[in-house]
Amino acid sequence: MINKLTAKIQKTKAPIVVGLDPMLNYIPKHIQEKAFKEFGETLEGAAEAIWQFNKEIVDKTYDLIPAVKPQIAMYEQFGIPGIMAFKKTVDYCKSKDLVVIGDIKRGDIGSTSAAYATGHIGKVQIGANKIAPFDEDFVTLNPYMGADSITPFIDVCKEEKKGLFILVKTSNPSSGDFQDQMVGDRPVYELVGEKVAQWGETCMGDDYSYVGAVVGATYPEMGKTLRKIMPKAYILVPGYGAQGGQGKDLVHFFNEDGLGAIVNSSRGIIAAYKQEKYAKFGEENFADASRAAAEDMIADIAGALEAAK
Ligand SMILES: O=C(O)c1cc(=O)[nH]c(=O)n1[C@@H]1O[C@H](COP(=O)(O)O)[C@@H](O)[C@H]1O
Repeated sequence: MINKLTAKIQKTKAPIVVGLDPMLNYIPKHIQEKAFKEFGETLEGAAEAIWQFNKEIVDKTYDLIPAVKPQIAMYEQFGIPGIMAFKKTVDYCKSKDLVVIGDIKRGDIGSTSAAYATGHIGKVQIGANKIAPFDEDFVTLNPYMGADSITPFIDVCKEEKKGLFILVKTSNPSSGDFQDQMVGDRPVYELVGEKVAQWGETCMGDDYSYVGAVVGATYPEMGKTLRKIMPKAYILVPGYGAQGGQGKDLVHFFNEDGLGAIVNSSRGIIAAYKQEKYAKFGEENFADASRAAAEDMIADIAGALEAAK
């Protein structure tokens, strides 16, 4: 999968991920009304609305982008129908040949992590059948329970050629509470970055590892250090747009080959029609606004990389 991700980034010249993180208040009225008319103001109605919303955004952007990242919490908030909308979204994006990063941020004791890995990137044996339950291409993991919470996922990655993005330095304001604590003369996030690099060596694609990292766009200096610590890890960089990250902050997340980082924007793209800059599209044409926002993001990052040469 890492080879597919790299190839798609090279083909689209767009190192970006569209975060499919639907909240009801982003969904245009006409979509909500139609879904509620059919299914009522119920979990089913909300799930139908988020599915229709996602589908239109994917239809209007899939040719521009290599990957999407549905965040599972946004679906879980609508219970079982929400989870079904998550799976429908994963399958639809894969049918459009997009790489799907399931943002699930899991990690638990070994036996439980093994079950999470089976469910999300592996196959479960049921009698004579082997079935891939969610079948995302990559998942995000929280490594702060230690190595035995991660290795079951690595085992499944090796078997299935799927990939991981492991939280190293997160984009949120409180990420320093624990991640920046010093152990001797090193911050914890650097130690986690070293571990990601080691895990990655056991699981290499052509140029990059199946084991990637998450480092927030909001911490560019730390991104620069971590880039050097994990030269073969793809870095998923959230925090662009709604959290304040800009193209110029991202330059050092990339390697000299122009690869190695993929930048996520969720609200900045899916709810673009609500921004003044894209208001001209109107609520009805929300997905055209998303396409314009994706194009602008691609140009912003390309411009920053060019200026840094
Ligand atoms: O793993 C992530 O994707 C993630 C890590 C991190 O450090 N910060 C972060 O914002 N994210 C996710 O990235 C997305 C950011 O959304 P926007 O701020 O709307 O672009 C959300 O799905 C977050 O859960």
